[in-house]
Amino acid sequence: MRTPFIDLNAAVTASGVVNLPGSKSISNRVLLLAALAAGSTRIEGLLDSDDTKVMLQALETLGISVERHDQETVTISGQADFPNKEAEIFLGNAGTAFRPLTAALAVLGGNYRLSGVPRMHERPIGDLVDALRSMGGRIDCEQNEGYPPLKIAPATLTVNGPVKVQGSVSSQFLTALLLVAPLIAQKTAQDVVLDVEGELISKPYIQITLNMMARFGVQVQQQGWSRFTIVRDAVYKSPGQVDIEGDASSASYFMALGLVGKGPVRINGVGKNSIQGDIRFAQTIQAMGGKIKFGDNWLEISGPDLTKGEKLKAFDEDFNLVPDAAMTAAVLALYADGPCMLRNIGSWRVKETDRIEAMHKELVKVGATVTSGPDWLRVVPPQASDWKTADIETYDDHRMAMCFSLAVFGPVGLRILDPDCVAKTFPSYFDIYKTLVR
Ligand SMILES: O=C(O)C1=C[C@@H](OP(=O)(O)O)[C@@H](O)[C@H](O)C1
Ligand SMILES: C=C(OP(=O)(O)O)C(=O)O
Repeated sequence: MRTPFIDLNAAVTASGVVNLPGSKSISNRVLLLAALAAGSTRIEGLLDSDDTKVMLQALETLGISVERHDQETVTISGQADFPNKEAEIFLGNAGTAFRPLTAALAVLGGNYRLSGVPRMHERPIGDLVDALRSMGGRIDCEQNEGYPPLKIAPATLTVNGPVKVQGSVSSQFLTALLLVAPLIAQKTAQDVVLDVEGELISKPYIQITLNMMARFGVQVQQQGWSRFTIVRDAVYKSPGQVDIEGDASSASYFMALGLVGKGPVRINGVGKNSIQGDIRFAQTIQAMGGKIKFGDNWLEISGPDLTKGEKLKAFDEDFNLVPDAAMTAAVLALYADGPCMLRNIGSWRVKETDRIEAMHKELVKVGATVTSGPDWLRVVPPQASDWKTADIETYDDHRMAMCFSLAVFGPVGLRILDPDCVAKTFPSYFDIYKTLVR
């Protein structure tokens, strides 16, 4: 049974220490790479959440042996192929599982059906399906063209020149093709060239993909953000052990707490050496008035004293490089000294929910004046007397629940509906939150 709601009291301070769970983006890439690499890989610091559970279950269904040592430690015995050639696979709402597995199964061949929760069936995958079909991949969209559920059939792939992939809807399509490019190269005995069409969004996630491929022995030749080449003798080899760093998107909520709750909040698990793009969110926190100490693998944030009438500095920012952490900025705008503008966030519309619409509606409920467009959101913070308590809808979007837990540093508390939706990436979020906020 899911908890129907959680009541959060108005708060004045936040301080303490947080040990972050593992990065979702790194966890799901490493799980797939470990399954595809020669040799066994011990993975430490794995995220234990809905998104990684569906990936692990899928790999087991496909015949990969997974030894679970504890919740954050597994050993995967890699194979160059998936032993099970027929399977029905459910992937919830995990983009980082659905997109890469679609590519892997279309390339390795077999009879598969991939489905997810109803919202996953509204999230586009057509650009990836088109790219795979252009090489001979056999993929059918069962209900609506361009959307899951998908049926995959065995196929013989051929590569005639560069494979084109659209980059403007989700970077996960390019990530999926990059991850399977060494398999395509082996099957076709050809170099694989991926050409990005349109403006590539969410670029730092491609950097994570390239970084993880390199950990598994494959160097990708990169020409800017428009061409990626994987040579024909590229082959994945297990590095033996991979330690996964903490999740930088999850860190954004605690950076925000240190900022609005005066701090200090110490975050262990990501720091200045992080390979995740969302670590850049620290710059937004600083620009809004936060002070940050950076260690190799930790951060410590403190902020102004809002109880003395101080405000955060308003921002006008392009958030294309940090689409997930950007949601945290939208809620921090409630405490700013003027209107705040979030630009270039069009991908919000095709994520766990239409995040522009959801954020717009819920920020209005707490008293902000909000306007929005196809790829932007503008938030005018409430005057002290405009703050309202509200029942916050979360739209089965973990980030809506986590973001709105930050909206209690005004004069009123609020109620967050369906808080268990945080399980997608951060099941223990509210337990940790309660240890920090007073
Ligand atoms: O590749 C990844 O790990 C991700 C890429 C981003 O998606 P888009 O590329 O669709 O923006 C991000 O929002 C998502 O949470 C994780
Ligand atoms: C967009 C997200 O997830 P997904 O990996 O399913 O795209 C997210 O976690 O904010």
